[in-house]
Amino acid sequence: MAGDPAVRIRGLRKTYQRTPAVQDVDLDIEHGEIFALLGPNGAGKTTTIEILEGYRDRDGGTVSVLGADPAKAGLGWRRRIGVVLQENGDFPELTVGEVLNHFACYYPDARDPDELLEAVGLTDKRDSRVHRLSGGQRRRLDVALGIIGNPRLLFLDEPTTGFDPAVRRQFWELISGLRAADTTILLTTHYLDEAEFLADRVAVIAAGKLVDVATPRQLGGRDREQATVAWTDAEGTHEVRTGNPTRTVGELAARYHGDVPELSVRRPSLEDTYLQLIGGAR
Ligand SMILES: Nc1ncnc2c1ncn2[C@@H]1O[C@H](COP(=O)(O)OP(=O)(O)OP(=O)(O)O)[C@@H](O)[C@H]1O
Repeated sequence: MAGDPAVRIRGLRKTYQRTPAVQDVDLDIEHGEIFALLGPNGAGKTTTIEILEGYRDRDGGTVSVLGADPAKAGLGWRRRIGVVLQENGDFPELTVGEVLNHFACYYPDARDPDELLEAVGLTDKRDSRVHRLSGGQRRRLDVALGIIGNPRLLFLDEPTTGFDPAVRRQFWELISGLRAADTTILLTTHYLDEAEFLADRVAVIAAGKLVDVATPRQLGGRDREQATVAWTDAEGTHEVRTGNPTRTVGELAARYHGDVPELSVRRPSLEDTYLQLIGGAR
């Protein structure tokens, strides 16, 4: 429905045998947003995502994804969704080009396989068999398959695990490009720098419960935390906690007549805040 968010979750619950994996989660994800789900191993991220993808049943609550209940939605809905799972199917004997051409046939509005190869940096691997790809190259093929149908909503479950730093950067650029095309993206990641670079908003989930939802800058009240100004002189290292680091640095510059020795200004990183949030939840 017009005006509805891309994803609406209310009171979501899932229990495996006796293990409560997701407990009363409420969440909205807006159209065109890149949203990161963060949480420790076993927090319930994959369970939540698989329920949204229609691959897993829920025990309670309501879920709407692109206006439909994933438990009942049909093929037309599935064609508007792109999925990159933690582990994907195997096609060892096919070449990269063959796999992409094959999957392109499933979608009415598929992306051009050659352009897609270029976008994920696999053009020179078009004729390589899939089982000859490195781990990072295989992951890029997974991402290419996730976006080949021009999805309105893309799920990425730990997309850059095993990527080297340069390939991770390339991948981030690729995902940022999808944002420009107005694709809604829900990703899980254990890399806080990835969430900070990509996500408009992040949610922290721990032991199946939502702990906080905010922009990366505002998570856990991080933007209101005091800064620590530190410097080192002949007497040793000094630290001052302050709400106005600019003024403190100005005062120090006057005191030292210019250069403040080994000056640093630090605010809590996203990782500091995240660890605090999940520590509290435990
Ligand atoms: N098929 C299953 N049967 C029984 N328990 C399961 C099943 N799948 C997940 N669980 C349990 O549910 C909880 C949540 O698991 P889930 O895979 O959703 O976590 P996650 O946040 O995605 O973890 P990770 O970061 O390690 O991928 C865990 O305690 C896990 O052991």
